[in-house]
Amino acid sequence: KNTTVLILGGGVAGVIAARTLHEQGIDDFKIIEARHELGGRLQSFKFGVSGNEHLLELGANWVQGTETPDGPKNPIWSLVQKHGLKTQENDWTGSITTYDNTGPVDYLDLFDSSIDAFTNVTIAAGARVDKKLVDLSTRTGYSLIGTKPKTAHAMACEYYQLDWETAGTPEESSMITTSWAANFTYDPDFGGFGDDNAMSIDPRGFKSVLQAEAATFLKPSQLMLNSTVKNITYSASGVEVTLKTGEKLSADYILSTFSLGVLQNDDVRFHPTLPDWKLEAVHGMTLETYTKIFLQFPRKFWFDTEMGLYADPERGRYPVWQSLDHKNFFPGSGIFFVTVTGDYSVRVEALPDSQVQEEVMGVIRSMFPNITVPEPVAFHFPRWHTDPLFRGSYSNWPPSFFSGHHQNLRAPVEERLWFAGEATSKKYFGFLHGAYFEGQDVALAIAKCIHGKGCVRPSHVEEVTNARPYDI
Ligand SMILES: Cc1cc2nc3c(=O)[nH]c(=O)nc-3n(C[C@H](O)[C@H](O)[C@H](O)COP(=O)(O)OP(=O)(O)OC[C@H]3O[C@@H](n4cnc5c(N)ncnc54)[C@H](O)[C@@H]3O)c2cc1C
Repeated sequence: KNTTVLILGGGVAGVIAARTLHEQGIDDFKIIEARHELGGRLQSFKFGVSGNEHLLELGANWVQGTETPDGPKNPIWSLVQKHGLKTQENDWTGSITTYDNTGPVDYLDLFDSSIDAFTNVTIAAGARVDKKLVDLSTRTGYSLIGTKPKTAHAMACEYYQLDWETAGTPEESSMITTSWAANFTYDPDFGGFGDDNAMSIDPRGFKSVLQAEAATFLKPSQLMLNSTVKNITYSASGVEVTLKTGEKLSADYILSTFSLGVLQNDDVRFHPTLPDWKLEAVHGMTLETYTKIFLQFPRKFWFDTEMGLYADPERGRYPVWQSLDHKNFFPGSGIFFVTVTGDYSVRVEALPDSQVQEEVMGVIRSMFPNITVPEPVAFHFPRWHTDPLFRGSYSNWPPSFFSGHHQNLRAPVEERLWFAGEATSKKYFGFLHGAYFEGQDVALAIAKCIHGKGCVRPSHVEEVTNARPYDI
């Protein structure tokens, strides 16, 4: 065997799993990562014209929920503090200007109502959990509490509360788990960390916290960068990985931290094919896409608030704007960006940059009808959905995904092939801290196996069945 554990993927889950094995006295592992650096969906890039360049985040940007006195601390926030990352609190709800396709229009009353509506959905979801009622879509949840947005303004406000966070529509998102993901992250009354969103503005990039943490324990011989996995062979007696180069590596255990999208799209092949219970779980969860579209202008001409909300007649069309040319972020940068999600992200990824830029400029000109808007000097957006190393941005729990499915997403196969990542986190799917906790948890379970104390991660459910079967 080349090593005892092969950790596939060097994002948050992979690095924290490696650190946990090291803490458990196991140093016989290797991280295999396709990219040239550690970080995964923490990716920074230099943006802007020469002389006015800034390191921006293509992927995760915020520590969502930091800490409250005497409460639990977001473990990513602990890393940020340990490694001295520069962050800035980002005010999502108290510093926003609203627009539609006629220009600036004040619909902040609707915005405030949409915050209350989301809170009421979470309360209704909690009541369903207490009564052991089935899950519903968040759309059904909204309708049951009497919130039925009909105008472009109301839909934009709803989008900001829901889609901008889950990257999926209310129809696609589970009412119960969307609610608990928000509560367990943001609400100290439910064990959450607090309602701050600390945004990385560090010139080393957000990824630097993970790389600095890795530098505290990882030896060069434990890391293979620029190494893409193509095939995974597993059996009860061991595992083998084949890289794109043809090189083979064998081990006792594999920990796959690949994104759900990589598993769904057969970018890596398993031999034998994964069992049906695992495939149903992998394909039952959704990997959504969240796309930030960056523009730099010769000068700032837009709002002085941190955020802007644009209501287009088409829901989800270039809705959420954020100013980086703001005293709190990158003053003088001339940069602001717009975010699109879900199907709209998939759509823009299929278009040439020039067409997306033209559409975005059309929206900007309708938001600022009295200003002569100059052409941007720089324009960029990432294509997460089509990137074979990710195939999307983060997971969203659909209403058709049951707790048995989630148990199966986490469960190992043959006690040799283990899985962890943001998507396997029941409480914090989608978030950096979800990936952190899952990396830690699964590495503790693998360490117990290695130390001969039993492989204790919950086993899978062979078939996820209805409590009351359909009577047809
Ligand atoms: C645009 C965007 C915005 C986000 N915003 C936030 C935010 O503000 N706050 C927050 O908490 N979370 C945010 N997230 C989510 C967060 O980034 C993820 O939850 C987290 O980074 C996932 O970590 P992971 O270790 O599970 O997976 P990954 O980071 O995907 O790690 C898996 C690794 O596997 C590697 N890999 C894939 N295929 C192969 C292969 N065949 N061979 C070898 N290596 C391979 C990948 O390169 C990657 O490094 C955002 C994500 C995106 C994309």
